[in-house]
Amino acid sequence: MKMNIDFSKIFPLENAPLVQCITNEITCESMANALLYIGAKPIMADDPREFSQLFEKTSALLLNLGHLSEQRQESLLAASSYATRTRKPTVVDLVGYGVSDIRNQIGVSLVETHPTVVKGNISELRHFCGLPSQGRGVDSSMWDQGEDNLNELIDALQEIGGIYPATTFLATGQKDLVVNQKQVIVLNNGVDELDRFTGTGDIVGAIIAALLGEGHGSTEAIAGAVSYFNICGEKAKQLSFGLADFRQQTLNQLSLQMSEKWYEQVKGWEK
Ligand SMILES: Nc1ncnc2c1ncn2[C@@H]1O[C@H](COP(=O)(O)OP(=O)(O)OP(=O)(O)O)[C@@H](O)[C@H]1O
Ligand SMILES: Cc1ncsc1CCO
Ligand SMILES: [Mg+2]
Repeated sequence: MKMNIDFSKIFPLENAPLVQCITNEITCESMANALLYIGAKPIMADDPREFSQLFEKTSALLLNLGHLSEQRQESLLAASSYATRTRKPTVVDLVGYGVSDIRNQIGVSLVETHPTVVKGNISELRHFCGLPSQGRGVDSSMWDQGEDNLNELIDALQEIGGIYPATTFLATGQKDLVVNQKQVIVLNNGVDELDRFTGTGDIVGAIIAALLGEGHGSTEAIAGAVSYFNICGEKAKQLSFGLADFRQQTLNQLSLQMSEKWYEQVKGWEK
């Protein structure tokens, strides 16, 4: 079935949403710049002493589990409880879910606050659903992405969606799955190289938060962010030579594709 989303209305952003990111230092700078390139405003603030004042100003929150420490744990949990109290649109990125018990516990605590979006790559979300997963570290495995595995994950996410009716789940990979209680969407843009520079999933999480902050609903924000980012990757592949160049071109396209008819290249369907 055709997706009922008007992708042409997503860019340009009109409100320059301010997105608070509590994230990892590996990809933090790429994420902040990606937000600026799409017309949003980043603030990478993780000191809980600021939260009461900061939450009055922000449009959305991104919580990324990528690089844990005791201090980051405290920031993530404090921010998620502020988000509940202030009804802030929130994206939780379960980076590395399955690596360790402590990471899993923190991930579950964040999901239990019923954030707007919970995302991860397909292997991370298979772990989260209690399915066998071949993911290694923060990277997913193609072994988890066969047709049967994807259908198994969709079923598991729909079941978990019953416990978290306010949350939409996104599992990224060659195909991306968007699942909540009412809808299942499969997205099919992108190129293999997007799995070969670090932070692509992290950036997609931040763009989703920006689109939520702009006022889009969760499936629209997710499908818009994933499709736009992946179409930037498709264009980058045509223009680049080598992975470092591909990375630069993908980021560059974030500010450029919105002036083109990128939305005519969206591939995906509602199940
Ligand atoms: N093989 C692929 N073909 C097409 N698109 C892909 C492929 N791999 C990843 N992508 C796209 O790249 C983006 C990031 O997905 P990925 O699953 O690699 O995230 P991730 O593992 O969380 O990344 P990171 O942890 O490095 O931030 C998504 O938009 C996804 O659709
Ligand atoms: C490589 C890496 N390690 C922890 S977070 C991160 C960036 C991808 O999320
Ligand atoms: Mg990730």
